[in-house]
Amino acid sequence: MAAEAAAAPADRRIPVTILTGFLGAGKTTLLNHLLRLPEMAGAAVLINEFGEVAVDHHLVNKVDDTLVVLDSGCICCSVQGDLVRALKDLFMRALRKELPPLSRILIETTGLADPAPVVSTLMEEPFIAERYRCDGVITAVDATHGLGQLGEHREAVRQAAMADRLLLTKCDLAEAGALDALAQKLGELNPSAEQIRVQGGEVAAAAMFGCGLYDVGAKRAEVAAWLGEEKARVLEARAARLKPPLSWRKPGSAAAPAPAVPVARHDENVRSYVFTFSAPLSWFGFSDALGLILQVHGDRILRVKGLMNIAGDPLPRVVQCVQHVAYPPASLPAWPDEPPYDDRRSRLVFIVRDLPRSELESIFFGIAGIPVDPLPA
Ligand SMILES: Nc1nc2c(ncn2[C@@H]2O[C@H](COP(=O)(O)OP(=O)(O)OP(=O)(O)O)[C@@H](O)[C@H]2O)c(=O)[nH]1
Repeated sequence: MAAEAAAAPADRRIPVTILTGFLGAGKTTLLNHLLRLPEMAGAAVLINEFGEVAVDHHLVNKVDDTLVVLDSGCICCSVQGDLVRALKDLFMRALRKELPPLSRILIETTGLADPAPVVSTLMEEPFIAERYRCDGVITAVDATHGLGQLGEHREAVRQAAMADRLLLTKCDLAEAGALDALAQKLGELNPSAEQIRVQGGEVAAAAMFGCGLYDVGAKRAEVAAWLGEEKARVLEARAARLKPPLSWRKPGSAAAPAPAVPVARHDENVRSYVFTFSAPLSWFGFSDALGLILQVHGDRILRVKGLMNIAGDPLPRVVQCVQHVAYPPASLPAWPDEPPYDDRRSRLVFIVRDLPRSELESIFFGIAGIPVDPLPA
């Protein structure tokens, strides 16, 4: 038999890379670097964020129909709706030639996402599994905050344990000892994942792509258990979809199954607040207030990001913080012309744990005298 006839047929399904990692670990920074690489030509990018107002897609250097924002909540909770719909839609649009052929898909999850339902959906949902294949879970771990996050957040542990590759980000900011301690912890959680040290998001395409089919056997036993639970949920959701409505059923036939109980995937003490400011802000007044907030409440702040309208500056200023650290601000080239940002009001998203909104308000307004817009009724 000719060698080519004996070879396994090539897998023509579209590869999907899941880029995950805890809040602020540097996923968008990695994505922006990747978007400059030739290997990303023809790729669609799906972005998902935790918080009521999406910021990330304005920070990504890609503006076309193949950048999709998944905005029905955290991807691991809405996977059966949002993700499945988006992947079907992309496939059908490419088939109708409304989009160029899809070379690959890259999904940036929220920082609180559990990758298990995403992997499981790619492997078990028939329409998706026939057309797409999981080409790897790549987990960004912040070299400066990662060790603490792994100690405190089960989402961070799952993200690390499920990874095919671990990208240790922000290596420019971390001390050698801290990096080694993090590498050791990650080695215990996930001995088979290659660890790659990164700074400024500069990662080679080879580090991101070509992981091959998801290999549960190479991971710790819990990973198989998590995927098993998710598979059961995918099957249950599919059965519920296929079950005829009550009005179609014969009298006396079995009752419809109870609707699936939503899975509590997130720490219920983690909250997201959006602060909106109508008046342009003094940069010094605002950054002093934010600095005080980080100093006083940094241990309960997981992430802050926003686009700010600064008095005298025509461009939106991007503010980014992780726990008590504020990163250097940057500016976008223009205000987005789509809602909600087309009103050019400043919006700042906080993701916090065990921190009431009133504590933040009392610093912005009570101490710094910065008027915060009232919450919509
Ligand atoms: N110095 C330094 N800063 C970095 C590096 N990677 C990311 N940052 C900064 O860290 C902050 C958060 O980075 P993002 O890329 O937005 O993180 P993310 O994981 O996408 O954040 P979420 O989507 O909110 O979870 C930004 O201000 C980045 O500029 C790095 O390697 N070095």
